[in-house]
Amino acid sequence: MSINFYSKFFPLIKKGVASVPFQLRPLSTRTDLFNVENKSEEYAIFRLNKPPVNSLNLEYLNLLNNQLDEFERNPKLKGIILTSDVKSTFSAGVDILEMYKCEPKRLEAVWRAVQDFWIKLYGSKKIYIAALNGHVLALGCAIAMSCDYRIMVDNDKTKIGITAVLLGINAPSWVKNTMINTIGFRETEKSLKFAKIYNPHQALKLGLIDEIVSSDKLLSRSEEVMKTWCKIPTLAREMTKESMRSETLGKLVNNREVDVQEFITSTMDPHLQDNLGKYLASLKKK
Ligand SMILES: CCCCCCCCCCCCC/C=C/C(=O)SCCNC(=O)CCNC(=O)[C@H](O)C(C)(C)COP(=O)(O)OP(=O)(O)OC[C@H]1O[C@@H](n2cnc3c(N)ncnc32)[C@H](O)[C@@H]1OP(=O)(O)O
Repeated sequence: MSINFYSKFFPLIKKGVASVPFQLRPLSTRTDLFNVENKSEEYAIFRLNKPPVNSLNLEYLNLLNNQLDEFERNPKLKGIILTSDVKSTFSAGVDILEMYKCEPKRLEAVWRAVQDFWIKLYGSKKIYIAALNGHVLALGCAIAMSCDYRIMVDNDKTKIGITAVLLGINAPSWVKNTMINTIGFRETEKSLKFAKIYNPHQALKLGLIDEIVSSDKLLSRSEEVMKTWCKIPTLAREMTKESMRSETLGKLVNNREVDVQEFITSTMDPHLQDNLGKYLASLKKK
């Protein structure tokens, strides 16, 4: 069995990049929009920082995709703690302005970048721990579910879930599959069909997250878990992750064009556009 999970799928994402030789990168990377802090040779903390809600537009997705590639190119790096520096939000998902009154070409590019992000994250051999400091909505929830472990702050006002159906969106099959793999079929069906949003304690009961901690312990607890997992024999851990995830991953990798077309068709639908306009207005009105 191939153990080079990421390289196996990566050429399908961006032809040729898989052949870039391994390079050791500078210890830390800081941009205005995210921050990578290498805590040791073995793990790093990756902080999203795009206020007010870490919404994902095309440029941001491209930037994050490049950073995931950067992680993959570092053979010594075993794990990444993914979190946010934005107060009370981990991520509000795709930037709705990318979907509302959009040009089909731009929408297509956004969706391809979303697919890339999920394939890179879900398909990575490395350990990803989501340290959820705040709201985790829509694609933000799909991102958290694609990590290996989720730790969330103990705050009843913090929300996690996917409410696509309220706007007339049928969540893509790879999002459904990721959720099924996290909380099981029946809970996924209820969650998506009825647009369920959970507080941390409800999410823990469901298995949507794995632990709850007070906000001052979020990073220290995430690092504690990471350090324990870094001690597990790497090859066996990677092979196990691959064997658990390859089937789900392959379903999108081999079906990207259909997924793109479905997304464009459903998003450009006038009824959905109308709903998006009203939804945006309701967010702005608050
Ligand atoms: C529209 C689709 C809905 C659901 C789709 C789910 C799909 C799930 C399947 C996954 C993949 C499929 C495609 C994915 C699509 C998406 O991810 S679409 C994004 C959907 N996201 C949301 O519905 C979250 C909306 N935001 C909120 O609920 C709240 O903002 C918050 C995150 C709980 C934070 O609340 P609060 O701290 O009170 O801040 P606000 O005042 O509400 O927001 C601050 C400003 O940010 C703007 N904003 C919020 N979310 C977005 C966003 N996703 N895109 C762009 N802009 C956003 C908000 O309008 C405020 O703007 P200003 O008033 O101008 O400051």
